[in-house]
Amino acid sequence: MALKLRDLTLGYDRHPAVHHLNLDLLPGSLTAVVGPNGAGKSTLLKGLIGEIAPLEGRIDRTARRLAYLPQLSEVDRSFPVSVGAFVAMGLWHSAGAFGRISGSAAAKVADALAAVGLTGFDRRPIAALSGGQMQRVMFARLLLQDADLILLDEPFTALDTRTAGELLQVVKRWHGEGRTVLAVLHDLEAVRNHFPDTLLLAREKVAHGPTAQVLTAENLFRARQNSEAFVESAPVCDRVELGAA
Ligand SMILES: Nc1ncnc2c1ncn2[C@@H]1O[C@H](COP(=O)(O)OP(=O)(O)OP(=O)(O)O)[C@@H](O)[C@H]1O
Repeated sequence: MALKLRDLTLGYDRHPAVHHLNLDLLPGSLTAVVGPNGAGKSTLLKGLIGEIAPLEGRIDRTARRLAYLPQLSEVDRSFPVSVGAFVAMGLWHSAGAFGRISGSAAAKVADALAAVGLTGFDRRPIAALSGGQMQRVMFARLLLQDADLILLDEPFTALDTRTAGELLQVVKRWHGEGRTVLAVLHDLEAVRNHFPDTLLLAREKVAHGPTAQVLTAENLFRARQNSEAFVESAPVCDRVELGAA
């Protein structure tokens, strides 16, 4: 397994947002994470990268290297850094935090920018980019991270059709290279068309498996019901059972 979650509970200030999650992700799988607003999707990714510690349970991963794309709205674009320097941060695993950007690194940055359609943007400050251009830059940095487990939080939200389509091709390329990808998405049609597996989350796992078997009307109804039944102030072990509402 690339990733094994056992009885994982994640939350904030002891209030759980994701309850008792068991999940096995096969190496090389391409999985969408879907669910209503507040279902715990972003929380799950934050738990997987270690930004928040589990309240209960375990995360086991065999992946050597992890890469994470936060929601675009969470990225601070006021920081005075050029596109080239920002993308080069993806090479820290090989250069070290204070390593200089060598000639070969500069070539890798140029290749990554070309792969996302931003050739010639390397000297621009990131503050001078549109939202869609910034998302392309974030993908260029991910390309250089060379990760075997890639976590994406709403990678195509607020992008025009062309940008979303081109970045989807990058995701498919990672899948073709055997990397494990887990992406939070809201567009169920895109999920049905492009993601072989889906995790439907509504504070708990509603279903996980082949997308067509997960995204049934019944499962989507259960997800909505479970999400509405959730009590925001519930203590850690006061579990809201699926179907109990
Ligand atoms: N930093 C935080 N502090 C306290 N509670 C939080 C924090 N971040 C999220 N939450 C709460 O945790 C729950 C799950 O939020 P999360 O952002 O993981 O949901 P989501 O499924 O990603 O939602 P959306 O689709 O709206 O992005 C929500 O009730 C939210 O209010």
